[in-house]
Amino acid sequence: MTDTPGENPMTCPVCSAPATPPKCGTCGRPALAPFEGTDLLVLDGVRHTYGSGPGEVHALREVDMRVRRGEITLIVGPSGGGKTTALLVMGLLLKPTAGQVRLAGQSMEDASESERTRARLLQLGFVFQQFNLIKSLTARENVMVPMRYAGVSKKHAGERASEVLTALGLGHRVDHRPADLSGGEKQRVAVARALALGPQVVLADEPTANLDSVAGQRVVEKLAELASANGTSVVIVTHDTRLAPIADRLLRLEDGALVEQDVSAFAGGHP
Ligand SMILES: Nc1ncnc2c1ncn2[C@@H]1O[C@H](COP(=O)(O)OP(=O)(O)OP(=O)(O)O)[C@@H](O)[C@H]1O
Repeated sequence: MTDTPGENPMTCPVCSAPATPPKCGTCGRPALAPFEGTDLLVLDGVRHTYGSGPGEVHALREVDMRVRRGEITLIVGPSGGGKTTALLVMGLLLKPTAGQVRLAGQSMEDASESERTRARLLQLGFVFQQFNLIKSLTARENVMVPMRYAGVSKKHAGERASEVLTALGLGHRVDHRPADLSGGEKQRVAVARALALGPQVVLADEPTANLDSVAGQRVVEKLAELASANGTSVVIVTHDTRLAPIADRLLRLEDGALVEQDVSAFAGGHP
């Protein structure tokens, strides 16, 4: 995988300045060549098998999937159906046994580990069930971590963190540490961290599992709202079919096979 320098400057997702690869001259965020296509993340014929011989498990069987720009996709299905495995493959955390993964038009097949790490940092955002915040850091500092890691200046990272936290309704909590935040607030900090660098796709693994239904609904609605305002796609793995009304697409993974379902059939929240 290589970044071909684009001729046209893109708008920096962190500080909104015009940015030309290799990086934004204003805040320091690495700038990627613009991708004009619709299918931000593509899985083609993806299979994944754990183990071998009599103990082998076919977690994904010939999965084809397209994550389109700005869409919210929900992946549901029974326990053991392959949802986490699919999310790990989409997040470039697991190389599938067979098949292709393409992120913003780039095949990941021959990408080196450092190219995958860079793509994860700049092009993908992650939200986990357990929030995964650093306890000793404030909300703002937590959101700044990936930006600082990517090379964004401290000043711009701080400003951007405050901006995203405020957009998520946490403007009055930026200096609080995780221990002083509610579960829903912690998850909104995690959402802010996932969105701060302007990823193309956010991958969320059971983001409402540790929240009550009202807090969970609010977090996911906010995530969907901010993501679609920026053309960011969101993929949510969940058991919580009450989230179906915010989704553009509902996919069901059962025994490693993916089937598209009608979102409206779940509008009432029944599995
Ligand atoms: N590291 C592993 N080694 C061996 N088998 C695994 C491993 N991880 C998952 N599996 C198996 O792969 C299949 C798919 O698991 P996966 O965790 O992707 O399902 P899931 O739909 O996310 O389940 P859940 O809803 O319970 O989290 C299951 O049969 C599981 O036991």
